[in-house]
Amino acid sequence: MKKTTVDFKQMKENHKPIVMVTAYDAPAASLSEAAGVDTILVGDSLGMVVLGYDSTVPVSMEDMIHHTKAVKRGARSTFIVTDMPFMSYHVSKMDTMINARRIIQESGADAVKLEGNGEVFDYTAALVKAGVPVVSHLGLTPQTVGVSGGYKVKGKTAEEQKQLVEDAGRAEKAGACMLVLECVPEEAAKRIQETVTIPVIGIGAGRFTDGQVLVYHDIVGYYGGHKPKFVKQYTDIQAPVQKAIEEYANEVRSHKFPQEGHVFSPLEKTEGLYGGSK
Ligand SMILES: Nc1nc(=O)c2c([nH]1)NC[C@@H]1CN(c3ccc(C(=O)N[C@@H](CCC(=O)O)C(=O)O)cc3)CN21
Ligand SMILES: CC(C)C(=O)C(=O)O
Ligand SMILES: [Mg+2]
Repeated sequence: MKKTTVDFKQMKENHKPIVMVTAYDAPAASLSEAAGVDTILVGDSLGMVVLGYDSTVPVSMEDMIHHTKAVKRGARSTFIVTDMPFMSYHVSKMDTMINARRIIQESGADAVKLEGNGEVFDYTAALVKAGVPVVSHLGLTPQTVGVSGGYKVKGKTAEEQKQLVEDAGRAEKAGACMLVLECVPEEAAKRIQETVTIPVIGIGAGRFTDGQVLVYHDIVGYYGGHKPKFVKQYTDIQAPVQKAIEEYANEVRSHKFPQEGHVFSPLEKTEGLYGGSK
């Protein structure tokens, strides 16, 4: 059964860790659902991980819709959160509502995730009022890397920590159903986890959050880019995949592939190219 926002809140209350993983396509979604994760995030990290951009900034609404639809087809029974891409929730409240509608109604996501504070909380409140579940994303917010000057840990100073705790409270007050906290010191994450009643999902936020999220390709070792300190890679599929492609290439070049078992028999014996019986 697909979980609901109420289930996630209960998991927090019952101290049951919430497992979130990103997925960008149907097979990754299907494997994640089969593995029994609680929720899937169609993160705008897909821009870096599968589209080859060097940040999440170029990711478009069309990209997020396209990938959300694929994830939905692969995981029909899992709660799907989709990132609203850069500049899709900043221009105006109306623009935000229209873009969220496309992600929820057109693509089939169960919730949208919005990075940042300030006005974003007003838009969050408007979305929630309209019935759209919203996940808030605080701490390191990759979409604003252009103004913050890099992927840095947030909440290292007392002042930054105070701001984070306040913002977490504002996110809750705006009606967010969950909070993703990225790259903050463990003590700050713990304080926030204790302060708000909504589930806090950490990435690089230590051991005391209500759940964890990691990027699918980081878990399985299928991303060649920078590996942040908080990543634990559970397997490495890059090397065996490359080896398989090399073997295939070698076998084509040395006429070892295809062999008899991969070849169709003459047409008169199989009664047509597709083996039909007409
Ligand atoms: N593959 C992948 N995994 C991710 O977790 C991820 C993405 N891509 N793309 C979108 C954002 C960007 N993320 C990042 C990227 C880099 C750092 C990073 O370099 N962090 C430094 C900390 C620097 C400091 O100490 O202030 C690190 O060493 O981990 C962190 C998060 C997390 N997200
Ligand atoms: C890293 C997670 C939280 C995210 O926002 C993404 O994958 O885009
Ligand atoms: Mg994101």
